[in-house]
Amino acid sequence: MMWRNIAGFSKAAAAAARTHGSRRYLSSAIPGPCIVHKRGADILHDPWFNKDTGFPLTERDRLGLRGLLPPRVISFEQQYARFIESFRSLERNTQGQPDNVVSLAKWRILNRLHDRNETLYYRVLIDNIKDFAPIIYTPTVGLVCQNYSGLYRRPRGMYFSAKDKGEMMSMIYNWPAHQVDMIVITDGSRILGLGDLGVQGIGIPIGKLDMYVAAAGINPQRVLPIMLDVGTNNQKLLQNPLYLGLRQPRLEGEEYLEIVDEFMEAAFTRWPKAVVQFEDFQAKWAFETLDRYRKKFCMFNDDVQGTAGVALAGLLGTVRAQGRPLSDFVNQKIVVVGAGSAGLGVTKTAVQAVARMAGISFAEATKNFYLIDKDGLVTTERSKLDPAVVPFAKNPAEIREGASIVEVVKTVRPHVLLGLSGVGGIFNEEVLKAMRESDSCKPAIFAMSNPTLNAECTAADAFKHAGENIVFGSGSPFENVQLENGSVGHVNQANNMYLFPGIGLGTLLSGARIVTDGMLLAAAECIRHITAEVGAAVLRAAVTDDIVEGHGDVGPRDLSHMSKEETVDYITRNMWFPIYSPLVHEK
Ligand SMILES: NC(=O)C1=CN([C@@H]2O[C@H](COP(=O)(O)OP(=O)(O)OC[C@H]3O[C@@H](n4cnc5c(N)ncnc54)[C@H](O)[C@@H]3O)[C@@H](O)[C@H]2O)C=CC1
Ligand SMILES: CC(=O)C(=O)O
Ligand SMILES: [Mg+2]
Repeated sequence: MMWRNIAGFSKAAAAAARTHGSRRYLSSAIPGPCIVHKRGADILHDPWFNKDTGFPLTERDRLGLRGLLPPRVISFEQQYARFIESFRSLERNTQGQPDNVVSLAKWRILNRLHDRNETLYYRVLIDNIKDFAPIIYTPTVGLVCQNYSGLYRRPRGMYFSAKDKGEMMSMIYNWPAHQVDMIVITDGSRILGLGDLGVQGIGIPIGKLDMYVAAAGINPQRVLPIMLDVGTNNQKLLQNPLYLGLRQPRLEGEEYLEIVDEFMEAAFTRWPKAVVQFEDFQAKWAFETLDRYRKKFCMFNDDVQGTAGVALAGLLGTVRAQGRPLSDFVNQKIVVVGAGSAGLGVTKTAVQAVARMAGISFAEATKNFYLIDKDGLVTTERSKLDPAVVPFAKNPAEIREGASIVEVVKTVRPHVLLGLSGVGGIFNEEVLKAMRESDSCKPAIFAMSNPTLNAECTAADAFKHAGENIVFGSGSPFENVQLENGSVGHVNQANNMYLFPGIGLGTLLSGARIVTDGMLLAAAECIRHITAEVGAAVLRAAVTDDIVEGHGDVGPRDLSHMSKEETVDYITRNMWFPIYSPLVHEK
């Protein structure tokens, strides 16, 4: 399955950066210089430029560092080995301690390196992405957000609050980098499946952007995590004296939109070529802001659009795993549990794919889809039906309004049961056993909610109760399962992290004005390739949509004349790779 191999995925990208990389990042050649406007201790305290004990003696002289460091110069490789050894030693010393304690200890050691020396941090991350993604991303990032006010030591990213109304245009110039390529923004209102975490949600943009650097080779000096603090409705946080955000209920309606509008205007005024990813907004604002900005700014919503792409890739992969032709996708019966930003995004995209493949209308293509929310199966009989779910509401004559998950599964005998509800364990034993009666010889169960405790079921339970022949995918990582028949039950990670880095990279390097449906579809169709390929597919789609404006020295004409291979090469050459560059001081 295409989601599985996170290690291969990222190492391939890094290797590509080394092999095909521009002179700047070719590890075997001398790296190009990096201009720095600071000297002395200021450099040591700046993680963008700091090399710790790795500054060569000549550089120590040139930059006023002589005497500020122990005399011996330690190579990058030695620093790397030293860090990995401290990490392994922490693993040994925390053996037997509760999982949360161990996870947070691992996060702290990585975060300290991130705060001190970004080059070393990202190299360590890229080379060990399989081990470290669960720490800087889901599931540990959820725990970090829950405890953020206590864990906070140093700022990262920018905070715009409701109190900054009217000031954002000037505030945006406080960010020290001249150029920003990728922005990930949240308002903290729906962090993973953990609900409203207010300002503490900043951990999510930070983790997502780490994935951009590690997987897509975006230069870390050009990324910007943003927290839009419009208050929180989380009473526990409001009562916590250490809470770092605004202590007021969330803004609503026009007041809320005015804050987001002001931020978007400010960000695109300073960096007109940036790409903005909306992340973990509660459903109503996820849809409203997507609708409001997608034609005006270069932005996308990862939960609605990124998740849709990754789920579609998984659904098509399931058909392949069943040994059937892709065209058989149109016959798959799919039950989606969760009708929020992610569930609706996935359902809409999958229905569109069926309509396209079968040459039928969107309405006709909804026939095999069943949408369940907190009130059960959604039918036309429901009072106050949300307009966004109307196209998927079933006729209650087929199954009753509000039918439970198990009732729907027993009646429909679906090929796929997909969870995006945020509710841990709702694919219980009864539901999973009902999937044994699926009409598919190889039914699929996707427990896509995050973090781990919010997954609809565990991998072990899915194989135990639903049968050893299932296809299993989860949003957060689970270990593969040893099956009684002696084989291994493979766990596929069904997470938008396989898609958003490529969407952002391709959009950025095409200089596209907006992110079109064609670009998102192209990303979904080639997800199993490395991010550079996803980025290239997104870029080519932007060329087809005739919206490219070029990037740096590469103009729209150059982009439109590139072959597919040349595009992959262009993308690869523009991926950042962590290596110490000689620092040149300029006043
Ligand atoms: N694997 C991945 O790549 C992604 C996973 N997610 C996960 O999906 C989950 C939901 O995210 P959103 O859609 O943005 O949240 P949301 O809050 O917009 O939607 C949640 C939906 O679940 C429904 N629901 C709640 N309790 C339920 C129950 N007991 N039975 C059935 N349905 C129930 C709600 O009615 C609502 O329709 C989160 O846990 C998030 O982490 C989200 C995006 C990407
Ligand atoms: C993966 C992701 O974006 C989420 O769980 O919200
Ligand atoms: Mg998300």
